[in-house]
Amino acid sequence: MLIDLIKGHGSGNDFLVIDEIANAYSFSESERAEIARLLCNRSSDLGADGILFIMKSDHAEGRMRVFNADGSEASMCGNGLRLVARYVCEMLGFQEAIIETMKADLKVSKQEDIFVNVTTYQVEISPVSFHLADLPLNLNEDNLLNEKIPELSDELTFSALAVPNPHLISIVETEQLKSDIQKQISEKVNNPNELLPDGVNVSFVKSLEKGSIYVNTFERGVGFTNACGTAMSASSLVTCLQGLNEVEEIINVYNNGGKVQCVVHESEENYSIDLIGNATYLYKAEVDIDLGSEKFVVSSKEDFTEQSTYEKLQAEAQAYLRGAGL
Ligand SMILES: N[C@H](CCC[C@H](N)C(=O)O)C(=O)O
Repeated sequence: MLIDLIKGHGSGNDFLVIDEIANAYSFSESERAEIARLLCNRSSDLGADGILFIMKSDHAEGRMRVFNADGSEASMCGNGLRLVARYVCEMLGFQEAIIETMKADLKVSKQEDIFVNVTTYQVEISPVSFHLADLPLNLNEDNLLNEKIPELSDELTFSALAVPNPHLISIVETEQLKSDIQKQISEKVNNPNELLPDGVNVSFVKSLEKGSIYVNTFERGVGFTNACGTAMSASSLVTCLQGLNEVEEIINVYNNGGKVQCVVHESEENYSIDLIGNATYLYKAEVDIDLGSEKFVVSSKEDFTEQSTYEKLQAEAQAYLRGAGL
């Protein structure tokens, strides 16, 4: 089957974007997972953290379905939603839109460049739940905020929330970031286990200064990525709950792929987060896939010219992190 796609990234978290609105593709559920596993494979001619299927919605400007590199479908993807927002807004000539996702219809909008000539979008991260059943995380508690999970660590404390995909977040110090404790915990809870039977995205967060954090995430269904949008948003919220940052204020969130900004909103104990950051295109390609043989050929490929500008943002973010000892 011939598929046209765009490869892009949000803060270095890279995706293959497939437009099912303009193209008459009709993928079965199993084909969506197989396509994700095949095209996201980093040893192939493509490689990515996941696939974003852009589909018609019967009530919004577009619909996003996100599949991790292992073929598992997630309910939400913050960095990916910025790419979908850009694609749909540019297709319609709109500055803002509503995108249907698995659990919610989310507001997206074009924003002023977060860095010179870096195309920037804002996406709504919502709904937010602290109920452990919504991850699910099997503990005899209704929620977990800055508490220990002895089964995972005798030193770290964790917060658990669904935005709505599941996140386990620990605010740590530099030495814990540089150890392999995050890898050990992440692999434990993303292999068959009773604590988190559906797996979870695991983030280590370091508070750098007021309004500035660093987030490193091991993503469910992928592994360590340059950045995870929902994780950075959830982490920003946790730092507000722990008094390190303020709601309604911009939080600069640094990561291995660059930097985004988050603004946490609270109304009557309900939270949502605005995630603002780049939506950068790398190339467009046509691929000829034979799912039967699990093979594909890239029949054409054409680069965009945006990445060199994005790399200036990334260099500035990395200089800041070096100054912070990371
Ligand atoms: N791995 C995530 C989905 C992708 C989320 C991430 N790429 C983002 O930007 O939010 C999960 O299984 O919940």
